Amino acid sequence: MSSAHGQKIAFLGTGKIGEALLSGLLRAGKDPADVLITARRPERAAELAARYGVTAVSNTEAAKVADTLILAVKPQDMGTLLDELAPHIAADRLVVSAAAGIPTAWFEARLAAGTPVVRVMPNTPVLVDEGMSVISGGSHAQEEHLEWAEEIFRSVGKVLRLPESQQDAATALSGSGPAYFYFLVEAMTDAGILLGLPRQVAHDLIVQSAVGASVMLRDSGEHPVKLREAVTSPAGTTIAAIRELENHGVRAALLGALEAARDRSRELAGGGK
Ligand SMILES: NC(=O)C1=CN([C@@H]2O[C@H](COP(=O)(O)OP(=O)(O)OC[C@H]3O[C@@H](n4cnc5c(N)ncnc54)[C@H](OP(=O)(O)O)[C@@H]3O)[C@@H](O)[C@H]2O)C=CC1
Ligand SMILES: O=C(O)[C@@H]1CCC=N1
Repeated sequence: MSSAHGQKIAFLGTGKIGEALLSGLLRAGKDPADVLITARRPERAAELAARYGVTAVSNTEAAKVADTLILAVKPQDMGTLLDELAPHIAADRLVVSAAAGIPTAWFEARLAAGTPVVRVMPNTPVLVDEGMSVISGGSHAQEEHLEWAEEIFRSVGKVLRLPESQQDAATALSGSGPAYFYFLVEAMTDAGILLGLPRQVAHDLIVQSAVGASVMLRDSGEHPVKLREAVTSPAGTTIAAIRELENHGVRAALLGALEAARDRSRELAGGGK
């Protein structure tokens, strides 16, 4: 990747998503010498520094030195982090938040006037360069800032720019989305056990079916209904299963589940509880 908008990138908070993004950026060719990391526990930061060859620093040091700061702590920890960082971030730095729910305006109110802020919602498949990241700019983010943020996240998957008003919905769909698929795979593997298959066999059958279905969805250009109809033979097995899914309101459950995720994202707007 280029070093267009400043060289040094700092990850503040290197848990599940912070580490996934960090590893992806390095895979994409970012020089580890230009990457700084922080964590709450010094032993966590030291472990990651050793594993990836990046530099563990304090939050204050990162705020002073980095050109781009990627904030990846829990929404509930963002207030404490911003209190620590804000006095040290010059207004020409780019602040990128990966936190669910928290609007760019919340950051702008705590940072030096005019500091560009970009809100992004990635997902864990960034770990395998198949991430889906949704990006929105705050009121001081210029085109160059959005393009730089897009370049960072494009190195680990797809990127879509959306109005910030759609970020809570995107969080419910793609931010949390991988968890719904894992949940389905887990449940279907259990169904395989019920039908008498060994667990590993059930797991392998379902995982490869999920991979095949995902690639067809992505690459065929066909509507999911058409793809499902192609599997659903008259008086066959699939329609017997679909009837059960409809009887149990699975479609309605998904509508309700994603609405609940969207609402929870909204609740996290102020840092949340
Ligand atoms: N997990 C996911 O799929 C996604 C998560 N997100 C967002 O990413 C953020 C992080 O989530 P996730 O990675 O799951 O959470 P984790 O709990 O795995 O990671 C949080 C990280 O923040 C660190 N941390 C907390 N407080 C501070 C602080 N004051 N200074 C420095 N580091 C600190 C923790 O350090 P320590 O380990 O030492 O406690 C930990 O490394 C959240 O805002 C979430 O909404 C966005 C998209 C997807
Ligand atoms: O569950 C969460 O709150 C985070 C945000 C999106 C995915 N994980």
